[in-house]
Amino acid sequence: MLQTDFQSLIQKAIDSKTKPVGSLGRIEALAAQLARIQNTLMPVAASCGLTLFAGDHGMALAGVSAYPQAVTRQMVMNFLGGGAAANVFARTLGVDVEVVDCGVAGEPINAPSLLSRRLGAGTANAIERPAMTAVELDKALANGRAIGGDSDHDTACFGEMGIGNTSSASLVAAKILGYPVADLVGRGTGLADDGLKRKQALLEAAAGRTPDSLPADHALMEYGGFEIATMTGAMTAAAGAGRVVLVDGFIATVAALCARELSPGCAANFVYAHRSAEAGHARVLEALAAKPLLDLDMRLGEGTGALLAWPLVQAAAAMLRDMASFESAGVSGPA
Ligand SMILES: O=C(O)c1ccc[n+]([C@@H]2O[C@H](COP(=O)([O-])O)[C@@H](O)[C@H]2O)c1
Ligand SMILES: Cc1cc2nc[nH]c2cc1C
Repeated sequence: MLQTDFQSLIQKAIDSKTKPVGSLGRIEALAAQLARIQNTLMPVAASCGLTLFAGDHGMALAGVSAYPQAVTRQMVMNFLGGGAAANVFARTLGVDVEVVDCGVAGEPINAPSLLSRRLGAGTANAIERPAMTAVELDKALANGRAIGGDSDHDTACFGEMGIGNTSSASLVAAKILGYPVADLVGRGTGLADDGLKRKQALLEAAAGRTPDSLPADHALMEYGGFEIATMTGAMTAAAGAGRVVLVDGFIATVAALCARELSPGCAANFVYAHRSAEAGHARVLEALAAKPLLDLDMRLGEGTGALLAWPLVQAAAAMLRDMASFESAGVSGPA
C-alpha cells in the first residue's frame, strides 16, 4: 500500500473513535506514528526495557563538570543496587533495567549483572586530541547495534551516565549541525556561573581543533563518549528491528542525531520524550524539528525522561487499538 494511502487509513481510524476530531491532541499524532512504525492499525505497546550506557570522559579531568569523575562509577554501582532515579521510575512502570559499562574509568567493574562492553578506561581528553580512535568508534557502534538489536521489548528507552558528557554532547552536536559550540553549552550537573565560563572556554578550545562542521562519525571520534557512541549504535539497531525508541534528554538526543546521520531511516522510530533543562537541548530539538512530549524541567539523564513518556506511548497505542468507534458504540458523529 502507498504510504499516503496508509496514512489516510490511520487518520480515518483515529477520527472514527468516540471523541471530537483531534481532541486527543498529540496523543493522536503519537498513535499515528506507532501505527506507521508497526505498519498496523492495531499498534502494541506492551513492554519496554531501559538500557543504561555508562562511560567516562577524559575531558572531565579538565574541570567541565560540577561533580568528580568518580561519580560515574559510583552511580553504576547505584544502578546495580536499584537505588537511582532511573531504577525507581522503572520499577513503578514495570520496566526492566540493564546496565552497560562502555568504558568507566579505573579497573573493570566486577558485577555479574553488569554487561561489560568496555572500550577503555574512559575517552582521551577531547580538548587536546581525538576522544577515541576509528577502531574504538566502530567497536562502540557495533556493541550498541548488538545490544539494540537483541530485545523482546516493543519499546526501548536508552539512558546514559557519564560525568562530563554534556561537554561531549555539546561538541558532537555543534560539529554535526555546524553551530558555534557556545550555542550548545549548558550547566550540565549544575555548574555555577564561574564554572560555566570555564567550561565554555575549554569547549571553545576543543572545538577549535577541527573544522566547523564534521560528519557524525568524525564528530563522535573527535568529541564523543564511549557511552554516546554505543547508544548511537543501539538506537539504529532498535529502530531497524521495528522498535519504538524513546529518546531521553540532551545527551540521548545527540546520540539520536548521530544515529539519524549514520542511518537516516531510523528517525521514523524515534519518539522524543522530553525537553531537558540543559541549555543546548532545545536548540538540538529545534534542528531536528522534534517536539518532545514532556517538559518537566528535568536534567538528570539516566533515561528518566524517556521512562516517564512510556505511559503516554502505552495510552496512544491503546487508544488506536481499543477505543470504540462512533459506529461500534452507537454514538452520533458531528452534526
Ligand atoms: O539528559 C540530560 O538532559 C542531562 C542534562 C544534564 C546532565 N545530565 C547528566 O549529568 C551528567 C553529565 O553532566 P556534566 O555536568 O558532568 O557534563 C551525565 O551523567 C548525564 O546523565 C543529563
Ligand atoms: C549524582 C548524579 C547522578 C546522575 N545521574 C546521571 N547523571 C548524574 C550525575 C550525578 C552527579
